[in-house]
Amino acid sequence: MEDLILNKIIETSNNNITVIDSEGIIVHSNPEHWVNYGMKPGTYKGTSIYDLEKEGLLAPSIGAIVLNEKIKKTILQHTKTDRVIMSTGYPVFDEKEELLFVVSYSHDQTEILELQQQYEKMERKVKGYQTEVEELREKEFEQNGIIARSSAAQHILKTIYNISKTDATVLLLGPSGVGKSTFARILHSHSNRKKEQFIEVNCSTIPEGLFESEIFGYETGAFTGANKQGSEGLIEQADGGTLFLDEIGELPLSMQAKLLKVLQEKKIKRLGGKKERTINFRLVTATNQDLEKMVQEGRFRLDLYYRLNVIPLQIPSLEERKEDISYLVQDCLQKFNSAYNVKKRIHPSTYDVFTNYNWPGNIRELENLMERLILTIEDEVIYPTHLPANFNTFQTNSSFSLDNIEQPLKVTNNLKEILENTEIQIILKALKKCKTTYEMATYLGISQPTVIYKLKKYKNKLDHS
Ligand SMILES: Nc1ncnc2c1ncn2[C@@H]1O[C@H](COP(=O)(O)OP(=O)(O)OP(=O)(O)O)[C@@H](O)[C@H]1O
Repeated sequence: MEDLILNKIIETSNNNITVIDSEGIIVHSNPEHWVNYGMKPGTYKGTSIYDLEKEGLLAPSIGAIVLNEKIKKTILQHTKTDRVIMSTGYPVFDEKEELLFVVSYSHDQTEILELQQQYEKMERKVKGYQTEVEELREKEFEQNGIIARSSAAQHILKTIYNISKTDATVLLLGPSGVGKSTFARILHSHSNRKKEQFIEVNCSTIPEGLFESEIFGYETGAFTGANKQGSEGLIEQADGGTLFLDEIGELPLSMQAKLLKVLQEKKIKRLGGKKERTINFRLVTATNQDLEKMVQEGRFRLDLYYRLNVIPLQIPSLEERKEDISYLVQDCLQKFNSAYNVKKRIHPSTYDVFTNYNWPGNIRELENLMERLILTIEDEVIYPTHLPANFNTFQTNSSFSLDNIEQPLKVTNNLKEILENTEIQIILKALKKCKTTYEMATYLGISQPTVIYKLKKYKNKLDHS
C-alpha cells in the first residue's frame, strides 16, 4: 500500500522525482521524466544510473554526484534533446549515518532560461535605444546651440525633458545669465503645446501702470490712448501654449493678486471689459531672487508662491558646471568667427583661465566677453594677457604645484603611505581653494565623481587636518 501511495506521489508530482539506492540503481522514477533525456517513457526500475551516464544520456547524473559527495547538490544538465534540466539531489541516511538512497527532483528549465535570455536581450535593446535617444537629444540640443556636457546641466535637461509633456507649473531659479529663459523655451519646444505660442514676459521691464493692460488686454475705450479696437493681452496670446513670466519677483503686489486669480480661475477679463474668457496656458516662471525671503518680508504673496513653486528647478551657475565652459567658448568662437568673418583662436592657457574664473554673469557674461574679444583683439590668437583685469587673479590659480603644499608630509618609508599622504595634502589644498567639487575636479585635473570618491575615501583624515 505504501509503495502504491509513493508511486502515485511520484507520478503526479510537478517535479520529476527519481529515487536511487546506494548502488545507483533506480528504485522509483516518473515514466515521463526520461523523455527529456531522449529516452522512451518508463520507470527504468533496476537500471543503473552509472550505465545511463556511460551511454551519455545523463550528463552528468545528479544521483552519481550525491552518492559520491553525500551532500545535497543542485546542477544544470544539458540533455541530448537540447533541454536544460535543473536537478537537485538529497542524500537520505539511516540512523548509523549510512547512505540509504538518493532522492532527486528535476525540473525542465529550458523555457524559463529561453525567456530569461529573451528578456535580457530586450533589456539590452531598450538600454541601447535609451542611449540612442539621449545621444540624439544631445545632438539636437547642440545643433540648436545648447551646450550641456556637464552632469549638472545634463540633469536639468533630462528633468526638463521628463516634465515637458505635463502641464505642471515650473519655477526656474538661478542667478542671472544661467539660461533660465533658454530652458523655459526648451520646455515649451518639447511639450505638447509646441505648435502654439511661447509668450515671454519680462516682469521687470513693463511699467506698473501698463502691466494690467499688457497682461490682460483691454476693450475699446478702456483708457485714454488705448487702441480703438481694444487689444488682446499676453495671457490671451498664450492660449493653448506657454506663458513664461521672467523675473517674477519683480511683479508688483497688486498684480500678484490678479495673477493668482487667473491661475485659480483660468479665466481672464480684459481691462474695461465684462466678458470672461477661459484661457488654457502652461505657466513657467523664473527668478534670480529668493522668493521665500520675499514672502517673509511681505514682498511676495505666499499663496502665489505656492502656486508657482510646483516644480522648482535650480539652474546651476557656470561655476557649478565648469565642464561646459570650454564647449561654450568653442561654440561662441565658431558663432562670432562666422558672424564677423574672422578666424580667431584661443590659446590653451586662456582656456585654463576661463575654467578657473568664477563667471558671476554666467553664460551671458561669457558670450559678451567672447564677442568683445573677437571684435577688439587684433592678434589671431587670444592669450590670457588679452583678458580684462578681473581675470588676472585667476591666471595664477591655473597651475598646481607640489611646492605649494603647506603642511609637511609625514615621514615614512612606505610608498603607499607616501602617495596617500601626498594625495591628501593636494586634496586639502584644493578644498581650501575651491567652493564646489566641480571646481575641485577642474583644479585637480580629475573628474568630479573621482573628487567625491577621494573625499569619501579620506574623510576621516581630512576632517582631522
Ligand atoms: N546651455 C546653453 N548653451 C549655450 N548657450 C546658452 C545656454 N544657456 C543659455 N545660453 C545663452 O546664455 C545667454 C543667457 O541665457 P538666458 O537669457 O536664458 O539666461 P537667464 O538665466 O534667463 O538670464 P536672466 O536671469 O538675466 O534673465 C543667452 O544668450 C543664451 O542663448
